[in-house]
Amino acid sequence: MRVLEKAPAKINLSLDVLRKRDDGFHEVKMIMTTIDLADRVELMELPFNEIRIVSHNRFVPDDQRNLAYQAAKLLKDRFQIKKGVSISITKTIPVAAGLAGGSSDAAATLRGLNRLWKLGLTSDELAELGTEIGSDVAFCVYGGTALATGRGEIIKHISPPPHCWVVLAKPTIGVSTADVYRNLRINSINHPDVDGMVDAIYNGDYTEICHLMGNVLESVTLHMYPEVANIKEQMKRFGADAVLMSGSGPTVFGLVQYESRLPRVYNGLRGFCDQVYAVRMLGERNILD
Ligand SMILES: C[C@](O)(CO)[C@H](O)COP(=O)(O)OP(=O)(O)OC[C@H]1O[C@@H](n2ccc(N)nc2=O)[C@H](O)[C@@H]1O
Ligand SMILES: Nc1ncnc2c1ncn2[C@@H]1O[C@H](COP(=O)(O)OP(=O)(O)OP(=O)(O)O)[C@@H](O)[C@H]1O
Repeated sequence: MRVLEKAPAKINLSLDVLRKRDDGFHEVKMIMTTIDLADRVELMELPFNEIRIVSHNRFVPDDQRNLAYQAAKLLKDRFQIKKGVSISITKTIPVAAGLAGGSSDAAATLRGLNRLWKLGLTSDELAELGTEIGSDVAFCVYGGTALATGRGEIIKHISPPPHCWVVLAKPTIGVSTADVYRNLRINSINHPDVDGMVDAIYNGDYTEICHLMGNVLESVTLHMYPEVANIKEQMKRFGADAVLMSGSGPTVFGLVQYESRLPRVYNGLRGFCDQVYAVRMLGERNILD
C-alpha cells in the first residue's frame, strides 16, 4: 500500500520570545500560518522491518538525522510496529530556511503512517507525539493558522488571515535555529504586539496585519547575515506591502495584496536571489484532512 501526504511550509506573521526556560528552550508567543509551498511525502510498505529515506536533495540527510525518519521510529517504538516503510521526500521547501520544512515532513510522516498502519490516532495525539521531535512539528500536524505558545507546541487555532500573496526569497545561506536562539539578547527585545495581530487577523484587517508584523529573531539573524537585511530592503523597494523574516531565517517573505503588483516584486527579487517563490496563504484549518 502507498500513502501520499502534502507537507506545506509555514511562515511566522509574528514571533515573540518571552523568556529563556530552565530546559534550555525559549518561551515563545507566535502566529504561524501555512503557505502553498509544499514537499511531497510518499510512504510505502517494505517487506522487511526497516525505515528507509529516499530523497534526491543533497542537503537532506537520508538516515536517522532526518526528521521524517525520527517520526517513523517514534511511532514504531511507541506502538511496537514490526513493519518496514520507505519514506520518499520530494523537496520543494528550501532547507534550513525558517520555513519548517523538516518539521512538516515529520508531521506528514506521522499523519501518513497513522493511515498506513491504521493506528487510529487523533490529530491531537499526533501533535503530542510530534513535540518529541521538534517544537514546530505540532503546528505542522494540523496546518492552518494558530497562536503557538510554550516552546511552540501549545497550539490554539485561530481564523485564517485574509487572502493575499506571499513572496519568499531565500538567500544561499542556511541558518541554525539553535545558534539564533543562543545569540538572542532577551533583555533588549522590542516585543511585537502578538495579541493585536490575533485581533487584526480575526477582523480580516489586512492593513493592520501588515502594520503589526514583527519577529524578535530578526535582529539576531540580520546581524549575523547582513544579506538578509539587504533582501528585506529590496523587497520593500519592489513594492511588497509588508516584509519580515520567517522563524529563525534566513528566508524573507513579503505580503502582496493585489496580484497586479506581484510580478514587480517577484521579478525584482529574482534579479539577485536564486530561490524566489510567489504563493498563496493556506491559512484555513483542515487543509490537510
Ligand atoms: C524559530 C521557529 O521555527 C519558529 O516557528 C521555532 O521556534 C523553531 O522550531 P524548531 O526548528 O522545531 O526547533 P527545535 O528543533 O525544537 O529546536 C532547535 C533548537 O532551537 C532552540 N529553541 C527552539 C525552540 C524554542 N522555543 N526555544 C529554543 O531555544 C533550542 O536551542 C533547540 O535546541
Ligand atoms: N526532512 C528534512 N528536510 C529538510 N531538512 C531536514 C530534514 N530532516 C532533517 N533535516 C535537517 O534539519 C536541518 C534544518 O532543516 P529545516 O529545513 O527543517 O529547517 P527550518 O526550515 O529552518 O526549520 P524551522 O523553521 O522549523 O526552524 C537541515 O539542515 C537538515 O540537515
